[in-house]
Amino acid sequence: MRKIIVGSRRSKLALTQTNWVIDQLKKLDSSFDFEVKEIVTKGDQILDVTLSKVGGKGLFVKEIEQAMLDKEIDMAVHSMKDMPAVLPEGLVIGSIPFREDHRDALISKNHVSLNDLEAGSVVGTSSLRRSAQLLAHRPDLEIKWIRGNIDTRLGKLESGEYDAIILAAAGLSRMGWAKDVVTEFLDDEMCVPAVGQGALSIECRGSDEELLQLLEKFTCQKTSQAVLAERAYLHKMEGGCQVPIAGYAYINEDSDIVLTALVGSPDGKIIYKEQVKGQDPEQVGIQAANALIEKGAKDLIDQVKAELDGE
Ligand SMILES: NCc1[nH]cc(CCC(=O)O)c1CC(=O)O
Repeated sequence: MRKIIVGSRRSKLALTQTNWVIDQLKKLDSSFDFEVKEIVTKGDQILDVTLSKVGGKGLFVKEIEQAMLDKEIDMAVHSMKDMPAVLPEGLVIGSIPFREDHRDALISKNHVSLNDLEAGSVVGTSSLRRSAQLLAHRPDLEIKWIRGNIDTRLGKLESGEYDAIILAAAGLSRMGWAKDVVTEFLDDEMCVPAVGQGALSIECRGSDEELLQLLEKFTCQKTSQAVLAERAYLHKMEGGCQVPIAGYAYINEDSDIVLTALVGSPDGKIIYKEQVKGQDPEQVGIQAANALIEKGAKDLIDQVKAELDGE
């Protein structure tokens, strides 16, 4: 029996996701054995600065991808939104399973909703995307950076440093905590999620046909189409660094991919938003990016990047 070595970050969420995927794969095909190997990534080590300053996307996956290329591990389960737009040569996304809740969630002290938060309330997030959209809606709030795993962040809210924090609903759901802690789910009108949010990416070597065959059985077609459109847009828009870019696609009743794409300034004063519909994920993604670029989104991104570099 072949044993698949699965690399995983050490965070509770990463291990929960990895073990969940392993359980599902075992149900699909009992002829494989699995072993989890924990790997510490740069993103787990550097906790005192904002993600955008330490290199943004890729931070949570790079060491894991290297281990896969070195054949120390065979497979890894990532949060799709932590995946850079381009994969290293030799590696592929072998499966995109059914997507969890794609929304962001507000978790506030005393369960006060976003609209009812008092002016000047301190909201914790480390994402420029969230700060842009939150401030566009409520310019009177104060954004304060927060880092750490989900459990660390919930702890920081508890300790009184923040009046509210924003987290991805999916992470909380997978941990089984959403019901207990979420004050309000933010709809797509209010806060467009990050590209890939709520989806998982199962990565492996492109040459591992045996494993690829198994992973294909676990793929959700609708989620794949939607995420491919989001990632085509992300790729065309930038190609790496963490900037205020949002994108969410779903499949409608006519089997069209409907992609909402947004770029904003971190202070929320400028927001460019577009919705594109179509059949081909790549085309939909590129079309959305082009529409935003025409509005001036690329210049805005370059400006934000330059400001981050200057700090
Ligand atoms: N930025 C870190 C990260 N990467 C993936 C998730 C969990 C949710 C998901 O799968 O999209 C989180 C935490 C968060 O943003 O709250």
